[in-house]
Amino acid sequence: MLVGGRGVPLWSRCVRLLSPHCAEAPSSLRAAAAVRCHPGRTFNTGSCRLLQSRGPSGTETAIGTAGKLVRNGGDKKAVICIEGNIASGKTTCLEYFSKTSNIEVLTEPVSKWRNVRGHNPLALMYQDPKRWGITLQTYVQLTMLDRHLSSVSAPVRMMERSIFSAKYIFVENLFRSGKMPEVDFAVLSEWFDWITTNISIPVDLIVYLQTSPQTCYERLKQRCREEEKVIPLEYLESIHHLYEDWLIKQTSFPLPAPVLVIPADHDLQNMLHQYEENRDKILAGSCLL
Ligand SMILES: Nc1ncnc2c1ncn2[C@@H]1O[C@H](COP(=O)(O)OP(=O)(O)O)[C@@H](O)[C@H]1O
Ligand SMILES: Cc1cn([C@H]2C[C@H](O)[C@@H](COP(=O)(O)O)O2)c(=O)[nH]c1=O
Repeated sequence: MLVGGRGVPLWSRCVRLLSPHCAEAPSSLRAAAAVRCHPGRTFNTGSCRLLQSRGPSGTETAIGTAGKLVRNGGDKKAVICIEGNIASGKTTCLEYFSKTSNIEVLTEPVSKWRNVRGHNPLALMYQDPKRWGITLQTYVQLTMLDRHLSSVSAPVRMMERSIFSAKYIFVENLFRSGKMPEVDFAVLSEWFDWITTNISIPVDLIVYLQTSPQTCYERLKQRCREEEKVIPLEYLESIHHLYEDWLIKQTSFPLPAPVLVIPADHDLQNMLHQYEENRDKILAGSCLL
């Protein structure tokens, strides 16, 4: 199916690009400005460095003109987030692109979510989401923020998911399904709002690996991650609908970047072929609009 956003070229039979509903597309490569979908959050990152510091994971930050914390040098790099349901093939896609020079690949910090100082918040969340959902999601939010702010070593960064999908998909799913108390949701939302208001998190392109929940269910079982053995098909269906509302229908939450949709139900060989066919479009992410 070919669907294009406003004035957006349609490139191929199987891939489509959707524009975010906000008027301006962020492009940390094209200009030294990080423009956000949220009203009143536009600022220039290129003109002023008032304060600099180095944090964990080699994070180098500065305060921009609008008083927002920005990653140093981040305005010159392209950031592409690979989004999709659990076991949709994101890691496999990133592995493929990791063989390309000039691309830095950041996979999700799942190993941290499975082991923080000897504890496994991912397993705890699946065992008892009402009790441990906030624990996992607080840690996911922190580790995702750390990923976004870490120093970029190549002109293009490809990363698995984002702080946005952690909130708009997973926190939202826990809350809507009645598995997260309202107070936990409120606290997480306050944290998320504070972070996105005060810290620049530029994303230039979202690549959405669009799968059916059934495909993910089969791949999930094949992958056989211990913590995920309890996941029913219905859970993947809920995640799928949240992704579709956010990235396809664009009716739920703001988009931080344009969306390139790649149908991803195909076998591995076919998917690798699609990635190769669309390599230039993906890597030209920030120059597309
Ligand atoms: N196109 C595909 N066809 C069949 N199996 C796949 C395909 N892509 C990935 N897989 C397998 O499905 C499982 C989940 O893939 P993975 O890349 O880890 O997904 P994600 O990172 O989105 O959770 C893995 O076992 C992987 O080898
Ligand atoms: C971002 C995020 C992830 N999770 C869970 C969902 C899965 O069990 C793993 C991630 O695995 P995937 O193969 O990369 O999809 O973590 C979560 O519970 N909450 C989150 O915010």
